Amino acid sequence: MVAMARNDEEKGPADRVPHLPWMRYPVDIDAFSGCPVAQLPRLDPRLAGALQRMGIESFFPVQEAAWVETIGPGAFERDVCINSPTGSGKTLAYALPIVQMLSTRKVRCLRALVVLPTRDLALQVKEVFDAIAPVVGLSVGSAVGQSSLADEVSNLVRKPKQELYPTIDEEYVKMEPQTKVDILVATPGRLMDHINMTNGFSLEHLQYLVIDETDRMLREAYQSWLPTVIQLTHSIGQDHSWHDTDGKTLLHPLTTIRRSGVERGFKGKCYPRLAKIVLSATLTQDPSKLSQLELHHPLLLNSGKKRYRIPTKLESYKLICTSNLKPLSLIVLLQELQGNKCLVFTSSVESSHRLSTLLGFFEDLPFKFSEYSRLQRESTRRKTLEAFKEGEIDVLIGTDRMARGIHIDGLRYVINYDMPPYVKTYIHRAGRTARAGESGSCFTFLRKHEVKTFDKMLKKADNASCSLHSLPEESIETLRPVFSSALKKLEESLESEAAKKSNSRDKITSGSKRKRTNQK
Ligand SMILES: Nc1ncnc2c1ncn2[C@@H]1O[C@H](COP(=O)(O)OP(=O)(O)OP(=O)(O)O)[C@@H](O)[C@H]1O
Repeated sequence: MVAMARNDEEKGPADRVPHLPWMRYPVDIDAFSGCPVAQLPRLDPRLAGALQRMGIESFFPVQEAAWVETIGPGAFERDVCINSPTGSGKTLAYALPIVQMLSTRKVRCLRALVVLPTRDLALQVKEVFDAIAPVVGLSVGSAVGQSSLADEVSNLVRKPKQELYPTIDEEYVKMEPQTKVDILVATPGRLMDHINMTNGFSLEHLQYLVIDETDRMLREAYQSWLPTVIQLTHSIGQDHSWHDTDGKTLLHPLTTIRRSGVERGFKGKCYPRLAKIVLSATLTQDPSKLSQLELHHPLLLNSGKKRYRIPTKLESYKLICTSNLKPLSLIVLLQELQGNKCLVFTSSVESSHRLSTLLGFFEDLPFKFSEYSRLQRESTRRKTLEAFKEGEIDVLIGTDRMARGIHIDGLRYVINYDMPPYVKTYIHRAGRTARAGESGSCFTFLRKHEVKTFDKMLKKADNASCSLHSLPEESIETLRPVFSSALKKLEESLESEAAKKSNSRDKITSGSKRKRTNQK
């Protein structure tokens, strides 16, 4: 009895029983061991071929679990929530069932929408769909703001037939699906642009809505994208077939042979209903947040006993040092990592800029580094990321913008230059390494007074062991003389940047004043 009470007391928020009953009885992803591609039941052979060409021989547990729960008679009756660690293969876990389900569709129209928080992430996910969807005749598009809105529009929707054949009845044209893609990968901003402005862009035939990085997406209120999408996909009372003006059915292009089961809770409502798949490595358990998703009989697929899970092959290390020696300790640590790919996370864009400017004043560093932040132009950022992927840059210095979902082959090291504020942040940052069963290490710099908080935070996750890593003091000492002159140069450089900025602001203000005076 006493032991039990102590046990309960020891439980932190990460161990608490979820409020929502459906979250208490998840499907255990760890009960699946993953299976060879050739042994996955009902997998379309064309998709098996595509997977083999991608170099995939066996499925990861989350992919097998998601397949079992979504494919087959009566499948997709429930919305699916997936909580599985970073790098465990969640993208393919939803892409494969959706592509297989849509492979029997008869007419092209937008049937699957995948929404992600950033462009880089959306393009990465599109690559996965691009590798499997075309083999079954499906077309994939993106709405991420990579190209101009006009270019995106021409890739997404056809010109209405009426422009080509003016004799066609207007009503018929209204009903005809005009979307050129079956699957769309989008960021919320561009999605809303198309919803609001693109003629012929419609979500009325949508069958699958995927929200990846769900916890982050629920914080992304951009123009109320989520309620808008949900409202536009409510299909109650709608008839999806095409009729002529006398009401005679012309075609039933939107029917699929995907399901033979009976829809629970959907008597008298339009079929097929919209199925939702939501995913994260740190899925929220907050009922008020989850209620925004309007989930239908949700089924949770969960990995691990603790709420937060760190990849099994990730090793965590902490380094204790004072603030003033942090830059030198970082240099010594990066020297130790011998030019292997590494991401360095700071707490703000200013801090990233400061750090990378400072490192620039050390000559002959044995690694190539670059800043990666929203202070830079999109094109610069894209080039930097490409160079990092190609191995032309060894170290990227940035903020949590780099922490979500991004996959970089061969990335073995992550460094938290500034301590992550939450365990979720730690998981997403560290999760850029130790992906897809590979090993990796995450180092966190801490000041003495931060150690206790950090250890407590890490205990919320399952793989909480974190050894102390110390750096050779003499290596730090040898950098000291350069450090003081580098710090001086840093201050000068930041001052001149600030002066340039204020000059150009003044020019813009006086320019617009002059314009206003001329207009008068
Ligand atoms: N069955 C598989 N066999 C081998 N590699 C795979 C398999 N499935 C996925 N991968 C690879 O594993 C890596 C991680 O996959 P993915 O990006 O889908 O992970 P994730 O769970 O979405 O991670 P995050 O939560 O960080 O977004 C990718 O490079 C992907 O190509």
